[in-house]
Amino acid sequence: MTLSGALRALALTLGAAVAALGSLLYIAWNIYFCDSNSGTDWDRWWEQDLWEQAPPEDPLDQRQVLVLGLDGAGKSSVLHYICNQTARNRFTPTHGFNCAQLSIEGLEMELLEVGGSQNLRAYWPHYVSHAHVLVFVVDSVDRSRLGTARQELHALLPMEPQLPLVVLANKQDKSDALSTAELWEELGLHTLSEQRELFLLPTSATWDSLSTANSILHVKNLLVTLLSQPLSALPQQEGSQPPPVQG
Ligand SMILES: Nc1nc2c(ncn2[C@@H]2O[C@H](COP(=O)(O)OP(=O)(O)OP(=O)(O)O)[C@@H](O)[C@H]2O)c(=O)[nH]1
Ligand SMILES: [Mg+2]
Repeated sequence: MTLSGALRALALTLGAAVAALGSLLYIAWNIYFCDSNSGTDWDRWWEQDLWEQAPPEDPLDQRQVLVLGLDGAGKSSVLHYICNQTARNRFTPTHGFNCAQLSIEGLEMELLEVGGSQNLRAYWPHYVSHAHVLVFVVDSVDRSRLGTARQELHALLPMEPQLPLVVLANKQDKSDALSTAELWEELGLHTLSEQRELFLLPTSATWDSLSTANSILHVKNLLVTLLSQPLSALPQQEGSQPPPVQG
């Protein structure tokens, strides 16, 4: 090999090493900040929250809200609305998870969405045992997949019999949306144990819904009420970390 050939090979190797290191640092940064990997810009308000408040004195005191539901149900939209009090028109599907931190009335709340596409649903059970409240978002218009939503929900619930459940009948702004009474039946919520705190709320993650009965802000208030209970009254959750999600 000539000297120039050797130098070119060395430069290529160095370039590849720098690129690999850059990727590793990016992944580590995302994991450290519990950042969204769906391409949303939530990291901004994550940082805002960090700047605005002192870190929690006891991280174990943090409450986790797990947000699940089939793909397209509106999980990212609902989370965005809860955290920003505004709607956004478009979201790309969540290929892994979205995570947001909120501090309300001294309560440190982590909201975690795990994507709802079929390949990601296998990860859901790993997250249930870490949650203090489960929010299950349903597309009230998607009649053909209500059976699947019901099946997925009922598969999760026996794992945590005490876990409070908040079901969101989302997309109520659409004219052909099923009512909460219809969804109560369709989702088999009447069959659930009375031991569990259970709520079914009509929601719409749209601009126009802010001051209506379907406002996501009712969800936020309910979460604060549920999570304000002392930790001893909430389900005792495991301490170890669930496995990372791969889209
Ligand atoms: N009309 C209407 N559209 C909504 C509502 N909520 C969400 N959408 C739309 O539904 C689509 C899917 O919303 P997402 O929030 O990405 O759904 P998701 O549950 O996070 O989906 P995955 O991340 O793929 O699991 C988007 O185009 C949203 O704009 C709602 O309340 N009303
Ligand atoms: Mg999403």
